[in-house]
Amino acid sequence: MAIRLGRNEYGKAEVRLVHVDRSAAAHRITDLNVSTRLRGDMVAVHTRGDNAHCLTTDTQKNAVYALAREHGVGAAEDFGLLLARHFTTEHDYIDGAGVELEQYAWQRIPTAEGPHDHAFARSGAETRTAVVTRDGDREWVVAGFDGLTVLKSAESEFRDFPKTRFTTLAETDDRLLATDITARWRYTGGRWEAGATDWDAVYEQVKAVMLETFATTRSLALQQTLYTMGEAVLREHSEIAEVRFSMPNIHHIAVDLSPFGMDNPNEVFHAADRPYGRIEAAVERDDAAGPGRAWDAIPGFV
Ligand SMILES: O=c1[nH]c(=O)c2[nH]c(=O)[nH]c2[nH]1
Repeated sequence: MAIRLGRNEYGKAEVRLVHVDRSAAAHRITDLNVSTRLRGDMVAVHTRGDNAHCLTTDTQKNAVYALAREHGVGAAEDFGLLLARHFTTEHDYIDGAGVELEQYAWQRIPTAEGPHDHAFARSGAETRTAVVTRDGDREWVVAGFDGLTVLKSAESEFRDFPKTRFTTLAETDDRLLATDITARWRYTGGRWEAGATDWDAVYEQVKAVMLETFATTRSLALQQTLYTMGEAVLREHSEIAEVRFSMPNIHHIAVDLSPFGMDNPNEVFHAADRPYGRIEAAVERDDAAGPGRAWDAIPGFV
């Protein structure tokens, strides 16, 4: 019987980096949680304890901080590309890298004189994400966000589903539709020149298209809303190959007030935290190149 090392990667998880850009009077802060994953010839490291190829996770963590000092941070996608290229080009025993970035949103504190230059409040908005994967000189970028909570109080129905002997759900042409949108979009292309893509601008545009589509689409099911949101993004952004969503259907159940002699014309709801429907799908451009390794470091999506 032969035993051998299977797939492996290693890196430093959740390096918390806060970068302050002081180049203008109004500071810019970038608050990131960065995880690295490296691949390479690691057989001897695992099987013999020979660490000659083991670029330590401590060194990886230090590189995150030092490269932030050397180059600044900018868009999460650009910083991810910088790190992935650093690890794979400066060490000949490393031939693949994945860099995951989560970005937390801060807003300038409003004051009588306008938004403050150097005081910020963490905003309750979504968490932006970017995952850069590099393999040889191929690169993939998947951007997205977690936890953008939205709700529609009208124009959501759910009807004509199968009625089995276990069905109790009533049909409705007027329900609350609420979800926490987790979205990821994969960029077409295989290598990005520095500064060629305005990642921040595309991020804001994609989010705006998703939100507007959620708001203006009469929902027949969360699945149809999800698909329409992805379709709208792909129609407006030829630089995006596919969009994946994971959306809980956060059920809002109209409370029965009849014991108190009251009606409830869809005004009073119980927001149930569990169980919840889990709706996940990818919306794809059929002529786009395959995903390659783009999704390797992104678990939890269909
Ligand atoms: O939009 C919905 N999709 C479902 O699949 C589903 N299932 C369910 O019970 N309610 C809903 N709503």
